[in-house]
Amino acid sequence: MISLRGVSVVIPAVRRGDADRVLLRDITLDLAERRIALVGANGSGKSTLLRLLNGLRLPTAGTVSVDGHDTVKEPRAVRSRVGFVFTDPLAQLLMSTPIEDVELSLRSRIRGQRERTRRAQELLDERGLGHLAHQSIYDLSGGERQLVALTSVLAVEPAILVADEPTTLLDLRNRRALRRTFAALDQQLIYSTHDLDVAADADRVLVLHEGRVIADAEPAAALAAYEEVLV
Ligand SMILES: Nc1ncnc2c1ncn2[C@@H]1O[C@H](COP(=O)(O)OP(=O)(O)OP(=O)(O)O)[C@@H](O)[C@H]1O
Repeated sequence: MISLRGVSVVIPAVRRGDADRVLLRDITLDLAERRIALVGANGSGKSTLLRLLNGLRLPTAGTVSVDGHDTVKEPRAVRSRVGFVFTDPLAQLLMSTPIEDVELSLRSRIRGQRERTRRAQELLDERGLGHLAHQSIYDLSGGERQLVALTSVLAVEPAILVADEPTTLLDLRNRRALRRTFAALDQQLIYSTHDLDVAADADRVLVLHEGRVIADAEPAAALAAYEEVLV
């Protein structure tokens, strides 16, 4: 389980006389449900909160732990448990083709090159991406890249998947496919979204507003609170 205790993220002022920038304020949460969604206006702190969960960002105050492993003191233990999918897949795809990228993910799990290639192709096939295996990453559509990035992250079977606005680049068909994939995942899933239907798929929805959690409930109640804040 991921636990946050009294977590704040503050960016010190660059110029003398300016105020420090508080991105998250004093957040305490235990994230135990299987599907947890984060919603909130642009700039409310969703990405900042998600990045804390696998140690991509460290808290200025308070602690974040994953199954008891502190993100500051034990970053490797944390990263091996928590996979992260970025909004922009180019931020995370390291190789020039999908098959190479998935193979890279599998490197620590499968030693033989031939077996690794076979498994990478199998994983891409399972997501309907097999025909794109050898195409340049730069010649894929944004949505295809997003799905390749997800395949690479899931290849190592992290216990928890964190996804920052995973449906943003997807068309209707791929969004439906992704929602089905998410529904069938064994992993715990924590994601941010601006799509209220996708948020409603969760067991629990957190509403962020100006760096605070202002509602934390099942989808209907949380989304009603969110609409109130937006109005
Ligand atoms: N390193 C940084 N220095 C200064 N400000 C930052 C830094 N990182 C993020 N911010 C600011 O913190 C606020 C929260 O950013 P964050 O990316 O967490 O928002 P978000 O809720 O994910 O927004 P969106 O829905 O637009 O993706 C924004 O106003 C952003 O400009």
